[in-house]
Amino acid sequence: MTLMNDVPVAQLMSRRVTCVAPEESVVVALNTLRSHKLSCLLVQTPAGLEGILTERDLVVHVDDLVSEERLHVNNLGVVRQLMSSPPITVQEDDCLQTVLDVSMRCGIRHLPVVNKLGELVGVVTQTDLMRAYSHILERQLTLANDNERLMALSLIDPLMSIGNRRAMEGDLKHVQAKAQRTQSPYGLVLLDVDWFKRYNDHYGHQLGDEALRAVAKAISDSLRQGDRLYRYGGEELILVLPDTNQAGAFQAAERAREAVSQLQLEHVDSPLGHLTVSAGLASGDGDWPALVAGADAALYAAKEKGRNQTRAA
Ligand SMILES: Nc1nc2c(ncn2[C@@H]2O[C@H](COP(=O)(O)OP(=O)(O)OP(=O)(O)O)[C@@H](O)[C@H]2O)c(=O)[nH]1
Repeated sequence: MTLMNDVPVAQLMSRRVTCVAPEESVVVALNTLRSHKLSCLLVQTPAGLEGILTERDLVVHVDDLVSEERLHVNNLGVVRQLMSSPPITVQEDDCLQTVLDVSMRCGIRHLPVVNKLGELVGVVTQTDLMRAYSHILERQLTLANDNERLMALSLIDPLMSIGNRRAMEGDLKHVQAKAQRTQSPYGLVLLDVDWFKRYNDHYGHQLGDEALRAVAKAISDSLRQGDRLYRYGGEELILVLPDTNQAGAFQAAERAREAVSQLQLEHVDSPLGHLTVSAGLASGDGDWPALVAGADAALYAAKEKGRNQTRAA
């Protein structure tokens, strides 16, 4: 990521500098500024950089003349009388941050840039600096947004478009911590598609994927607000139910099981004739791996007892 300290001013400055002699007349300087569409002139002598003449210097000068009632082209004087001197310069390898600080602190809009030998190599304006600054900010914002999007994507299961196991683990840490703090139980429900190997074998893997998507959607749609569904692995899903006791978890599990059953997705190799899920649940305020183990044992019992049913640990 580009930072303000990484950008040397040499990359931002204009190398097109126009110089005048200090003894040059202000009228000539004005004409030079106008014809070259410049906002400043560097004042140089054979001995080196002596000053800078900006639009602002001219405005102040003309204003002085007007108030003294001696505004006439012949009275505009010479550049030396108007220029800011000595000029505040920056080094060509100074970074954007440093140069912006100088410009802001001193209220200077034009900064001559010199090399290590003190020779004039360019001029940088506050506009150049602000443009570079906003460009960096924009890039940093885009990168931050991209990172956030990638982070969110890394937590989503691409097939079912629900949270994956990693997301579940992150979420469960918070749910468990809250349950232990408030001493109120939370519920976990493991749901497993019945006879799914047979489904894949009969209808093919692609239709198997479509069925899994439909199952995930039906269960998601059956959820109460605040409850969350994750893909636990393979054709197994898990419901995380904050602030839920065993009776509440049983209701949620049954709603989910019913929702899948009501899809009436044909499954000719299932004794039930359509796609179903079995559910095992556990609730409490203990550590989540223990609750998952309890729900898993209950799921096993539901399978043993004939599938398409809910059992509690
Ligand atoms: N199409 C598809 N199949 C999957 C996916 N993940 C897991 N499976 C399949 O799901 C099947 C699960 O089979 P088993 O664990 O034997 O369970 P089952 O056939 O559903 O039987 P019971 O759970 O005992 O009712 C396996 O054939 C896996 O290949 C997936 O993302 N897409």
